[in-house]
Formats: sequence, structure tokens, C-alpha cells
Amino acid sequence: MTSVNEKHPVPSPIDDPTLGLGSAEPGGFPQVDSWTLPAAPEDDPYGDMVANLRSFLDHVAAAKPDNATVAELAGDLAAWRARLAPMSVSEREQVFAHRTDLPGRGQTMSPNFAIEGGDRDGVWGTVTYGRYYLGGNGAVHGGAIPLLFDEVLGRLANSAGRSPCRTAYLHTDFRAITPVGRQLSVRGWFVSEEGRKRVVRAELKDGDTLCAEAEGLFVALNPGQP
Ligand SMILES: CCCCCCCCCC(=O)SCCNC(=O)CCNC(=O)[C@H](O)C(C)(C)COP(=O)(O)OP(=O)(O)OC[C@H]1O[C@@H](n2cnc3c(N)ncnc32)[C@H](O)[C@@H]1OP(=O)(O)O
Repeated sequence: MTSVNEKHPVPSPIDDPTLGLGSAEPGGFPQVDSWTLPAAPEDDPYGDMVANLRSFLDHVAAAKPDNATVAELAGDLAAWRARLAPMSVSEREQVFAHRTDLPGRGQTMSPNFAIEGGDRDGVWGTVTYGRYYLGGNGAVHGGAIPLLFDEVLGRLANSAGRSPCRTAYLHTDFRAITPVGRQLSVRGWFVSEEGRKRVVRAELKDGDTLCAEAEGLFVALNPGQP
């Protein structure tokens, strides 16, 4: 029997020459100058596409479709891959994760952190983990929680005109089950900033219940450091 991958072979992403590793531009992250999102444009197809993609992934995770539906979906996805493949651009030009004017930076890899406010020293907002992030028994997958913390703390540590930095360590304590499908509060704040070292902390709460907390060290990159 032919597998889906034999019928629609998926190329490996490993040899992608459009990635910026080793480029002279340190960090490569889009910089954040303000935590306030500009008013949403009237017509924003990219934002609509990313929102639909997030919702799609939740439905893929939640559904138990019949084989005919799965085969049709595999064919549709293969057709979209073939259509998008010739449109690949360099990392600098890519739109995905570079739209800092959109909730979640216009990406679907890390949970959608909806910013409510922030300043030079901290940021706060909400997150709702969809079914896509389910680990088991209604709880969020343990790996998806540091993913959120890296997103929140990475944005904070790179904000307010600071030079680009990277995560050196990210320590996470899981204090209680993090539920899927509930709006949770998130807060990140600076602990210290000495030389190249930026120590930041974050917490994730379900109402008054502390679900998880983290401490991260972000180190400012030297010139030419990838
Ligand atoms: C809009 C923006 C959106 C952004 C959101 C997403 C943000 C995502 C951020 C990331 O996830 S970045 C990807 C994950 N991280 C990495 O891939 C980093 C890989 N590691 C490195 O590149 C280097 O190890 C690093 C740049 C972090 C540090 O290497 P360096 O050679 O530049 O620094 P060095 O080792 O000399 O350390 C500098 C200081 O930090 C300290 N340090 C470094 N790593 C440490 C560590 N792990 N634990 C404790 N201390 C550490 C080190 O001891 C030293 O302290 P002192 O100055 O006091 O001597």
C-alpha cells in the first residue's frame, strides 16, 4: 500500500538555504518598541490566514475523521504545499512570526500570547491553549509551557530598544495542571540587568492558581554572533 508520504513526499526542511543562520544580523528577531498593537487593518488576509491555521490545528487535534476525509485533507495539504513552495523567501523577508502588529506575531508555533499591556520592566496578557497543545487528561503538554515562557520573556528581554539577546537558560517549575481551553493570565518581568545578562521571570495563572513559573537568563549578543 502506498503511504501518504510516498504519494505526496514532503521535502526535508533541514537544507533550507533561505535561513539566516550565520548571518551578520544578530538575533534576527523583529524588535518590539511598543506593547500596544496598532488598530487591526480593515482587510488583513495574513492575519485571517494565521487565525484560521491556529483554529485548523485545534480541529485536527480534536477530530476523529473517517479515512475518506483524511485522504481528501492530505491531498489538499499537498496541493497547498506545492503552491507555496516556489514562494519561499529569505528569513529576513518572511512574514510568518515577523508581524509584530498581529496577536501572536502572526505565527502558530508558540501559543497565542495576547498582550494586554507592558512597559520597559514587564509585560502582561492572556493565553488560551487550544486542543492542539493537549498533553493528556485535559492538561497542556509540558513542552508547550516553556514555549510560551520563551515567547513572552524573549519578547520582553528584546524590548524597549535593548540590543538583541538569546535565551541562555529557561528554568520552568510546573506547580499545577495547566488546563486546555481556559483563558489564563501571563505576566513577565525583569529581575536584573547587568552587562550582557538579563534575568527575567514569568508566571502563568488560572485565576488564583499558579500553574507554572519560570526564570530565564537572556544574554545580549556580541557583534557578529548569530
Ligand atoms: C520580537 C522578538 C520575539 C522574540 C521571541 C522569541 C525569543 C526566542 C529567544 C530564543 O529562544 S533564542 C534560541 C535559544 N537560545 C539559543 O539558541 C542560545 C544558544 N547559546 C548561545 O548562543 C550562547 O551560549 C549565548 C549567546 C547564550 C552565550 O554565549 P556567549 O559566548 O556569548 O557568552 P558567555 O558564555 O561568555 O556568557 C556570558 C555571561 O552569561 C553567563 N551565562 C551564559 N550562559 C549561561 C547559562 N546557561 N547559565 C548561567 N550563566 C550563563 C556566563 O557565565 C557569562 O557570565 P559572566 O559575564 O558573569 O562571566
